[in-house]
Amino acid sequence: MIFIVVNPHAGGHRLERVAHLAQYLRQAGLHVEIGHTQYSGHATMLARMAARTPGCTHIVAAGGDGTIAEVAQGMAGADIVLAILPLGTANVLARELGLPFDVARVARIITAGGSRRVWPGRLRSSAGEGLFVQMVGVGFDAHVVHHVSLRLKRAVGRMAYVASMLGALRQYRFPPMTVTVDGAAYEAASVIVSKGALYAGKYVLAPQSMQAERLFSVVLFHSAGIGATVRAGLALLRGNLGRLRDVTIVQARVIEISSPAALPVQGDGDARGFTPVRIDIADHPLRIAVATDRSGI
Ligand SMILES: Nc1ncnc2c1ncn2[C@@H]1O[C@H](COP(=O)(O)OP(=O)(O)OP(=O)(O)O)[C@@H](O)[C@H]1O
Repeated sequence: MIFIVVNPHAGGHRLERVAHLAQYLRQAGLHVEIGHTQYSGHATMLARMAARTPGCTHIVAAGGDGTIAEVAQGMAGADIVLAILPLGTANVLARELGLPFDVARVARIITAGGSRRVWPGRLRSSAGEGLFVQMVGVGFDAHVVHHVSLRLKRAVGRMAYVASMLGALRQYRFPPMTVTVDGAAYEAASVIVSKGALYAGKYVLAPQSMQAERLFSVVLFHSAGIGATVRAGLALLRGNLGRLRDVTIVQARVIEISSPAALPVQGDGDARGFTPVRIDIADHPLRIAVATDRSGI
């Protein structure tokens, strides 16, 4: 049985793609069930229920990175493959793993049965504990996520983040934080802890993907203010963030972030409360459906 968890509010809207995927899978003789999320966090409940259903081999997350993270949480530790139908705004994990956006190819990957192992991150903040699959940000980018207009996001997709970023450049005061990276303390104005190399779609944040490792890339932004943030943004667009003198990139297993003021936190592009924060690797890896060399997809 294949269970498809659909976030009808994910950025891509193209819900007819879910019906097409179900059709392809049924034509291949598979039993398919579909559940639509009704509220934030519901994908975890649906995935947990599906994972307990005898005969369930795959759970498909039809949405963006936030939906994938919620599904991952619900199936944690189960011997089931997570497949991805990218329907989100940025779909960073799908790009990172080179997964297809084409529905027929997603169906072929599921029927071929191949998968690869990735290690999600675990985030603890004022909003509680949960998994993330791509990245966590504390400071400037989290402020942008906390203030993005959902109506605008639904209307214009990623441009809504640009609008929120322009507002943040004027409003955000860059309160300092202490980031403890495997025991070593750094002062920073902002930080992004990433499992992947990519950020906000296709932009290169970190030198390499850590998806297959029990490690994170920690990108520390030491300078505060508009000038430093614009410089970092331009370097991100050019893919050479690591060359900036006020940016440090290190690899780590456990990250703790504390600050005198409560600072905003985002995980996989969704607001996840405020500092203090602890980040480590999840207890269980995920198996993600991918094309293998032999499947010829
Ligand atoms: N029925 C719902 N109503 C409101 N929010 C929902 C509902 N279902 C899911 N959500 C929330 O929507 C959030 C955003 O979804 P998701 O990340 O899948 O899409 P996205 O933000 O457009 O894509 P991306 O993360 O790739 O940019 C999820 O974190 C989830 O909690």
